[in-house]
Amino acid sequence: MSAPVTVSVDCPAKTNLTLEVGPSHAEWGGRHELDTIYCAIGLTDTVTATAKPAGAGFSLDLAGEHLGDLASSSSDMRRNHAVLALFAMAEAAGREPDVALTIEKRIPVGAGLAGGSADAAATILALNALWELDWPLDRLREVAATLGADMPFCVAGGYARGTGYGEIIETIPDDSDAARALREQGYAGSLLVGAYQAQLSTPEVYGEFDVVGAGDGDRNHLQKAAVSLHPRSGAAIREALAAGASHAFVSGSGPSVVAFTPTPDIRRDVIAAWERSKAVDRIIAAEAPAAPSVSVTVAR
Ligand SMILES: C[C@@](CO)(OP(=O)(O)O)[C@H](O)COP(=O)(O)OP(=O)(O)OC[C@H]1O[C@@H](n2ccc(N)nc2=O)[C@H](O)[C@@H]1O
Ligand SMILES: Nc1ncnc2c1ncn2[C@@H]1O[C@H](COP(=O)(O)OP(=O)(O)O)[C@@H](O)[C@H]1O
Repeated sequence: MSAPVTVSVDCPAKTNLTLEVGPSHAEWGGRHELDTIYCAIGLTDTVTATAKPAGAGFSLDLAGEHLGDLASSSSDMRRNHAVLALFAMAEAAGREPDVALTIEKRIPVGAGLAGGSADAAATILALNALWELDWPLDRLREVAATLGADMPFCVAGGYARGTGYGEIIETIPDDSDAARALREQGYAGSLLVGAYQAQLSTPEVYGEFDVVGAGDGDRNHLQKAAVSLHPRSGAAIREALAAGASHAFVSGSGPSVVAFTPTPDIRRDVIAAWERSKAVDRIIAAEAPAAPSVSVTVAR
């Protein structure tokens, strides 16, 4: 088969169905100990990697209507998480990063949905195909873990347990008792994401957690901190639960809110409640769980 010249990857956003936060560790760069259930949701970014002539270097093009702070001219493309993943893969594979990357962004930026990590994971998966490395998942996760806490999860999606600082991943197979239990608890199927123009800085939310701690009964220990920094997220949770959502919570470090809507009537009622209360800026429908998908275009 002739070599691939373009590989596109649709990579889902991530939420946390539980997020227990423990003490921070200096040897982890100040990151906190976590025990979390990750869940990939069917709200995706698309990363395309195209081979460039030897020595041509890399390029990055961004598209999308909601680019957050990526849109500003000061956003340094060499710090984009997809570009960091390109350089990490090039070093690991002993290759030159002569690749054109395009990112079609749909995942809100700085939202607690791991949009940057999804783009990095998509780049790793794309290069694994473009460069015909054919590395196994564990090898790809090793590269991802050098870039960020929730990147290893994003490489495969689905449901998974994360420990360490979030980088140690124990997949929860779809046919396992644990996955069945999550589905029975209502953590599957139709959901709504309440998104905001505003972003929250992940380090700032963890810092606020060190001050305020976790809220009583909150499955996401960062929720109280995120709501204290962005109160509208708290209003969105209350409105969604009152409208019948089976679960509504801040996604990771926030500010976005995820609401599971088990019936079309409840989905309609949550949308109406969020629109009436103006508790969110934008509403995105998705399904859970989800997984990345890779498509390869070869030379004609
Ligand atoms: C909070 C979570 C929950 O899944 O995701 P988001 O909601 O941001 O998507 C993750 O822990 C975010 O992971 P990620 O965004 O990759 O964090 P990193 O880049 O590794 O670290 C950014 C900063 O967040 C803080 N951090 C991150 C992870 C962790 N376990 N403890 C921390 O205290 C640290 O201040 C760290 O310097
Ligand atoms: N490809 C990318 N997509 C989104 N954010 C990115 C990307 N590359 C770098 N970033 C930066 O990472 C920060 C966190 O983005 P994101 O991963 O979307 O949020 P979160 O960590 O809350 O899930 C933002 O400030 C953004 O500027």
